[in-house]
Amino acid sequence: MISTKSWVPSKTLLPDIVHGARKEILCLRSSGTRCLKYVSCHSSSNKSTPQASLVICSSSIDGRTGLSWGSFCQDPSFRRNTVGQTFCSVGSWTYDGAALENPSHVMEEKVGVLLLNLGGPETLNDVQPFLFNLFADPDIIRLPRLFRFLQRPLAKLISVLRAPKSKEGYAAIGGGSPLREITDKQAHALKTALETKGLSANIYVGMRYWYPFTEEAVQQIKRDRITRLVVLPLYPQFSISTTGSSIRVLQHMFREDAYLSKLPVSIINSWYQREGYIKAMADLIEKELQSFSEPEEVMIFFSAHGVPVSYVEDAGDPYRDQMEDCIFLIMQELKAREINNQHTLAYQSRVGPVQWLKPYTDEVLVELGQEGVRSLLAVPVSFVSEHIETLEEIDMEYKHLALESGIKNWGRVPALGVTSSFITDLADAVIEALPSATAMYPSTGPSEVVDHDPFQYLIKIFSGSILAFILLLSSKMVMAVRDLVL
Ligand SMILES: C=CC1=C(C)c2cc3[nH]c(cc4nc(cc5[nH]c(cc1n2)c(C)c5CCC(=O)O)C(CCC(=O)O)=C4C)c(C)c3C=C
Ligand SMILES: [Fe+2]
Repeated sequence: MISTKSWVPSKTLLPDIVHGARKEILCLRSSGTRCLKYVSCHSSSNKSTPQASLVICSSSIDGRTGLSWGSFCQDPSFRRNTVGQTFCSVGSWTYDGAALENPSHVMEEKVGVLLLNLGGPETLNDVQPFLFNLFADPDIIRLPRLFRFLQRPLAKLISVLRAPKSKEGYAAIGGGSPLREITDKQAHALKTALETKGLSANIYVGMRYWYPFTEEAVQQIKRDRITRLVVLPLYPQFSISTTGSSIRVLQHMFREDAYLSKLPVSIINSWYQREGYIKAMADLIEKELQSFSEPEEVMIFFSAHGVPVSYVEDAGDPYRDQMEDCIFLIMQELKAREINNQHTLAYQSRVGPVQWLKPYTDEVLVELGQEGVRSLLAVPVSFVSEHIETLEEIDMEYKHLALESGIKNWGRVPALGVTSSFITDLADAVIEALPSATAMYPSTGPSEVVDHDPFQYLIKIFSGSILAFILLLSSKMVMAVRDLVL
């Protein structure tokens, strides 16, 4: 809900905003009929987002009064509002003068922010069912359409076979994933950061493969009667396998539900290029470099979670491009601080028999050791929380491998977690995204979009069964499962 802090005469405010002064102006009111009150106004001081400054105001224009919500912008491509200021309004309600005397009549926005994340097993007993959920996701194991009905049996098989190895990893980091706890802390910090900026919002955490599931979060959003939602995946770069998968779940739920299909939603697909995030990453790297005796000699080693090459080359996943762009931006920021270390990017955590994005982290570490690199700073770059791949794979397996390969001095940058500059930037991202929220399915009713042709379904099952039989017999399949597990 909108918060009201103080009131100042509008005349002093309007020119400031219209001329783009980047001031933090909270609340104000006008006299007369022109603008009755501004509920909350913010002007972002972040230079990377020059067009964005959220303004929520109610104003009286030509005898009618409206509550508008949007961004003042300097970009001329945005349309002008009725009082001629550069204002991109995304929502407005009109109400009569009587309502103004009684503010309880004014419709209130109830803003929600849905944080999307992967989720992780909290105990060792959760590992196999968690893996099942992961491998049952058609965005993780991408079977041809006809074989989709095999997804769940295959997921069951792979999860059971992989569970012992995964359990070892989770046991080594204390018996479970820290992801839920860290994401809850991030949610709490984001709520506080938004409140500081004058926006009161409910924050929801929706995990893809473990509790609290995205589906539960969405049910809560419905119960809370949220009127405007920002979806913020906690993955800086977009991948079909992460953000894409979670958004697919949302699309499915929103399409089928009368309330959700009309709910104004703004999805932030990726945010790796935000100045606040890039600076926060550069801060962490700069700080960690100082722990080496010769900081300028250190190789900055970006290690990103990989995806199969086919995602990028066949399915058009922008993940690799975004990752490379992200590294470029971080290095540019470091150069601006006169930090000119060498750097490299490699991909970790590959699973299964197919080719993943190269170069592979384990292979590069060995090569660097052989080439004579003596100091190395590992930077996990695809995720903003500590998790099994940082705490076990990087801190244990890769560190061991690096030291064995001749690297003498090893360091690792912590994940961003609740670093305040990072959380503040996420809050800005949410505020900037709010005005562009639109209904996902404004005109389609739930029944119009669901494909329930029983004949087609039977044909699919029949032809799929035959092909599946052939596939299951093929030795390639057996090898694929074996490789996936080991
Ligand atoms: C940007 C981040 C991630 C991408 C891309 C990604 C793709 C991806 N992952 C798997 C398989 C597994 N991932 C597992 C854990 C895991 N994955 C990510 C992030 C990305 N995955 C995180 C943060 C975590 C850890 C969660 C936690 O518990 O802390 C696992 C389970 C662990 C294990 O057994 O190794 C698997 C399996 C695939 C196949 C894939 C792309 C297709
Ligand atoms: Fe993963």
